[in-house]
Amino acid sequence: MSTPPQLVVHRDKDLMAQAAAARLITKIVDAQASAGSASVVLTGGRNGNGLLAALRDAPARDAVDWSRLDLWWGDERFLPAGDPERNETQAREALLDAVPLDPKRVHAMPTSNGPYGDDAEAAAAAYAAELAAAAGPESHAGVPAFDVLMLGVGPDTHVASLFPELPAVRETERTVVAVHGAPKPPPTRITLTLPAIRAAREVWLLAAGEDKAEAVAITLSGAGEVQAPAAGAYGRSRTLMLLDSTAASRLPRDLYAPASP
Ligand SMILES: O=C(O)[C@H](O)[C@@H](O)[C@H](O)[C@H](O)COP(=O)(O)O
Repeated sequence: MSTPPQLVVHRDKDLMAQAAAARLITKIVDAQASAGSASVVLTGGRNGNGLLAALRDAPARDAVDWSRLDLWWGDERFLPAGDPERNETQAREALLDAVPLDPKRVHAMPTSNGPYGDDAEAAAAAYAAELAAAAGPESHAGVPAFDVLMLGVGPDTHVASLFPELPAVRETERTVVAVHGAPKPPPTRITLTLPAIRAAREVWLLAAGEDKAEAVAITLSGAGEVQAPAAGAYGRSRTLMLLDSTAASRLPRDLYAPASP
């Protein structure tokens, strides 16, 4: 059974992104100090990319040893390499191209014009195999023991490309699946499943903006994971909801103490 998420509410989306970036720097530095490397799962979308851009501009950015960081993705829009709508493209623009990562440790999800062509199922299976090959003794569910897995929360409570009531959110065995007919364009995607997400040590849910207030309230209301996938996204040791005040505006005020006035 999951422990309830810890809520951290910041004044606005920019401060939330900056505070989350500082939190991520500390998390990575601590993991590298204790285990020699760190493993982080990125998310797409405005909040996910906003955090990466804040990390790029953070004064403490280079406290991270970028050469000892493994980056994975929680989901990807199944598009050709370099397509501006790919989460990978946007992450490279926001941060990745500005820091000295080891290219072998940047694990992008397959493109729709790569080795698997337009076969999203084959591409998903290949990413699952890559995750399994990287899993170690502390792993669960056939994926690496991610230190932090980040997820933007959609206005319909989707996370990654797990949309309410669609088949992918019901997956209990596979770690990566293809998604067709996604309500958020583009329709074809590749996504980690809830078993893979829940193998992470920490899951950080990111939500900022008025358009997320209802989704945040539903997620914390006890809704089921098929109806509200964000409710099924929790970490093995910690789950954080990193919000701005507008995204928290539908929550009872006694549920959290604002982190920044
Ligand atoms: O491929 C994607 O679109 C993202 O991975 C998706 O899960 C995103 O994180 C949410 O839709 C929130 O997006 P915003 O932060 O832009 O609202």
